[in-house]
Amino acid sequence: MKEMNRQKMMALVAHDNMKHDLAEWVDWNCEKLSKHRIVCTGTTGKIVEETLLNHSASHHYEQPALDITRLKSGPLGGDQQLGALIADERISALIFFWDPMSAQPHDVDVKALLRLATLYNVPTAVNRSTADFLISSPLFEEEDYTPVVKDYTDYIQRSLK
Ligand SMILES: O=C(CO)COP(=O)(O)O
Repeated sequence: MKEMNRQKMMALVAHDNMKHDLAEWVDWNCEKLSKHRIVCTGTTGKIVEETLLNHSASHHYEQPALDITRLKSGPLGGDQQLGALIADERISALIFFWDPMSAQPHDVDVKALLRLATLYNVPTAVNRSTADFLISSPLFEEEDYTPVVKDYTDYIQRSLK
C-alpha cells in the first residue's frame, strides 16, 4: 500500500565514511525532514536522530515528535529490510550516501537496495548535491505527486515453457 504523500516516509542511509556528510545534510534540512517519517539503517538512524535532536536544542525550539524507525545495521540485513519496504511501495524517497572509495562486506545488499529503488522509481539521491535538489524540488512538497511504477503485468504473466 502507498504511503500518503502528506507525510512521506524518507529513507536515510550512509556508509561510515559518509555519515558525517549525511549528518550535516540532515542538520541543514532539519525542519523539512522532521515533518516526515524517517526510516534508517541502524547506525545511520542513531546519528540522524541525534542530529535532529541536537539541532532543535541548539536552535532553541521544540522539536515536533520525531518518527524515526531504525532497521538493522546495513551489513546485518538493514539494507535488505529497507529493500523490502521499497518493494512494498512504502518509501517516498531514498537518500543513500554510499561510499565510492571503500569496499563493503555487504556490497551485494547495497546493489540490491539501489536496484529496487530504481525498479520502483523511488526518488533517490546518492550524494549531497542530488539530495539538495531532491529536497528543494517543488515536487517534494507536492501532495499529488506519486512516482509511477512501471506495470510489470506482462512480466508476471509471461508464459514459461
Ligand atoms: O551499511 C549501510 C548501508 O549499506 C548502513 O548501515 P548502518 O547505518 O548500520 O551503518
